Amino acid sequence: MKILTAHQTHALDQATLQAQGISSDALMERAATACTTWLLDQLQPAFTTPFHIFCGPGNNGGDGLAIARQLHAAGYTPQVWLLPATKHSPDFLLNRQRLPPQISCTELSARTMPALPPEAVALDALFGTGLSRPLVGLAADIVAHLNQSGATLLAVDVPSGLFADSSQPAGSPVVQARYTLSFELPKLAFLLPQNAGFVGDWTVLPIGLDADFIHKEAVDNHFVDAGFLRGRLPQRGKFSHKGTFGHALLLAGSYGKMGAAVLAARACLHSGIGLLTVRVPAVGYDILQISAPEAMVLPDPAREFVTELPELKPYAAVGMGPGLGQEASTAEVLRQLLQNASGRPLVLDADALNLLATHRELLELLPPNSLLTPHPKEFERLTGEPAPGDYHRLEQLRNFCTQYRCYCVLKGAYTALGTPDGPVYFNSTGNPGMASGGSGDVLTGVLLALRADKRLSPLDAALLGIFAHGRAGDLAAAETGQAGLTASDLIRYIGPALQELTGG
Ligand SMILES: NC(=O)C1=CN([C@@H]2O[C@H](COP(=O)(O)OP(=O)(O)OC[C@H]3O[C@@H](n4cnc5c(N)ncnc54)[C@H](O)[C@@H]3O)[C@@H](O)[C@H]2O)[C@@H](O)CC1
Ligand SMILES: Nc1ncnc2c1ncn2[C@@H]1O[C@H](COP(=O)(O)OP(=O)(O)O)[C@@H](O)[C@H]1O
Ligand SMILES: [K+]
Repeated sequence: MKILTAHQTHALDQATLQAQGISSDALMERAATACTTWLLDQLQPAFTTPFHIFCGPGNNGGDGLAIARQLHAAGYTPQVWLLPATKHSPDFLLNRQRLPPQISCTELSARTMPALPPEAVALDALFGTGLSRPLVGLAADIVAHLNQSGATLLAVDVPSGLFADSSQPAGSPVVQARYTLSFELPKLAFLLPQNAGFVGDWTVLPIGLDADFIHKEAVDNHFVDAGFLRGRLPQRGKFSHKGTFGHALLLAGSYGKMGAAVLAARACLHSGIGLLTVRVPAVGYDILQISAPEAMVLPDPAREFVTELPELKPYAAVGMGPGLGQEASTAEVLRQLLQNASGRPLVLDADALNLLATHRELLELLPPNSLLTPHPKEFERLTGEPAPGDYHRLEQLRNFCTQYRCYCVLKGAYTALGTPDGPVYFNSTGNPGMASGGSGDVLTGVLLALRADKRLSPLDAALLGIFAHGRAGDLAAAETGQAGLTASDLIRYIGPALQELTGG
């Protein structure tokens, strides 16, 4: 799915009206119907539920008015509260006229804030994508009143006060919605950790906006759902053999951190790799042989750290990082790998990234199309400067990937994949059960296997791997619960997750 800016969203509205020959109030009616249907289906409210609908002066307020009318028609008794304004949008005015006289409709003032009991459902239809500045005055007071009320807050399109695709100044008022119901495509703001407290559980409701416009519009950001990837992992041909899917080399582990090597190796083996060789310090030899018998092991001459790079000739792709440690001799191995990769895909994680950050001259040696998998702290070390906010970090990601012509997986909820040409792809799978040691090592193994598969482009390998890793987490959590989820559980579900994406 494409992620449009607020500006592009308005253009999409206009294109839809043109292409479908409908009036703007008809489109508003569709949006309102989608919200009302969701509300009745998902919340299953009793007819006695006190609905309070807060409407701003624009089309977001118009949506609110139409929803009030529809709830009334369905047998509910909504109350409408209007934010006073000198100018209203035409579709707001039309829906104000259409509001049945039985619906109580009151202009808000500092003295007429409604009491909102905890069982109330409050719809925030104050401001949507037309927000042009932070909220102050009465609008800010209403937001504060809603946030401290304890009522279930449901935002229409965007929580009021939240910009759809840029930061609002720190501390400016924003509705803290329990649910956000948006239209057709997600907004960038929904995917950033800094907005988690505002957006709540968000849903995108299809309202038939012009598919042709969406298809043609160039965007900076994408949201990767199952539909985007289904069938993109080719089936294994009947006459394929282990050579077909590549031989990968993994450099991982150090004394006390052999588990990272085991997890990455086992994840790689469960992700379709043809052959896997693992380079570990000598201390890891037995550990690897016993816990991953399908892998071959090349022990390093040194006991506790990896200090020598094996001959690269046999390998289709190389992964380096999980549990490695940051010895000077390991940094030298990384330098030799970067210099001698000769077009082999590289997957760099964990200590390989920390070594890049502390030996910054190595960054200049990164071969194009390398795949890096930092969590936010590792990414901060790589860029060398902290990001004051998520939008800033996103720009850093874009700049880093275009500067080094690499793919960079910024891990977290909605993991963001930066690409050499600039577009960023946000992942939709995964859950907080994965926020525990070892999940990242598993991702490295999955990505190494997919990068070794010559049938896949670098972009598809990365997208499929990130999506399948999160999906494995979701499948596993259904069995173990989030708290009980371990990285080893993830590995058991990678196969089923990849299978869901296989086709053609
Ligand atoms: N994008 C879509 O697909 C559709 C959008 N619709 C709705 O239309 C909304 C956008 O409508 P509008 O463009 O009218 O914008 P909004 O209704 O979000 O707000 C615009 C109005 O608020 C004022 N305003 C902006 N910031 C303010 C502030 N900080 N303090 C006080 N006033 C402020 C503006 O001057 C303008 O009058 C969407 O969010 C959505 O709810 C739906 O009706 C139809 C489909
Ligand atoms: N709240 C979350 N929602 C979804 N995925 C998550 C969440 N927390 C962590 N993850 C995923 O788990 C992995 C954690 O990786 P990382 O931080 O490197 O852990 P480790 O180094 O312990 O293996 C990443 O792929 C990340 O996207
Ligand atoms: K809103």
